[in-house]
Amino acid sequence: MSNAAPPTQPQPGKRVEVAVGILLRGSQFLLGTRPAGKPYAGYWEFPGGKIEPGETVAQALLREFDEELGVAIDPASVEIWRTTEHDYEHAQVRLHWCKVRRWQGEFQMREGQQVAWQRLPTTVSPILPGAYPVLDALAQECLNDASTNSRA
Ligand SMILES: Nc1nc2c([nH]c(=O)n2[C@@H]2O[C@H](COP(=O)(O)OP(=O)(O)OP(=O)(O)O)[C@@H](O)[C@H]2O)c(=O)[nH]1
Repeated sequence: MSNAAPPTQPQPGKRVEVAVGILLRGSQFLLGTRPAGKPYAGYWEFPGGKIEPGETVAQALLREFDEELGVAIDPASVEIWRTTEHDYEHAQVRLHWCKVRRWQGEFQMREGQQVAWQRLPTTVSPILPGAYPVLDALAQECLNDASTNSRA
């Protein structure tokens, strides 16, 4: 048995898998602040968290939304949308972004976080660096929708 302490620095090449939910209400999406005690505490992020061993992305998302916000996501409404990667000083993460359109329950900020419904451009800051590519992708999607509608 090894007495080695767990690594405090990210191991090169080892990515942490994360499930992230883009909760959609019309053209709005929900952001929340990172709780005290975590890296980047106070930064705004999409709700979600690390995928535990043996979990699927959707299972992790359901668990995280229950733990953080006390709401029950309808699994049939989870659309696994895209994957991005980001390298932080504390971790190298692979983010599995899911659109979520249906859930049940009232929001309870179980980790003392703030939440805000946002539309583009966002009005909260600072936002977690790893979330920017997806904000850009959402903006691109809005532009595409607008141009399709204007041609209809
Ligand atoms: N939830 C969430 N995490 C994100 C986003 N963007 C992004 O880079 N991340 C990164 O993904 C990782 C998520 O891990 P976490 O620490 O929040 O996960 P967790 O809730 O399972 O934490 P725990 O280890 O305290 O149980 C962090 O490194 C965080 O910086 C985002 O928009 N939402």
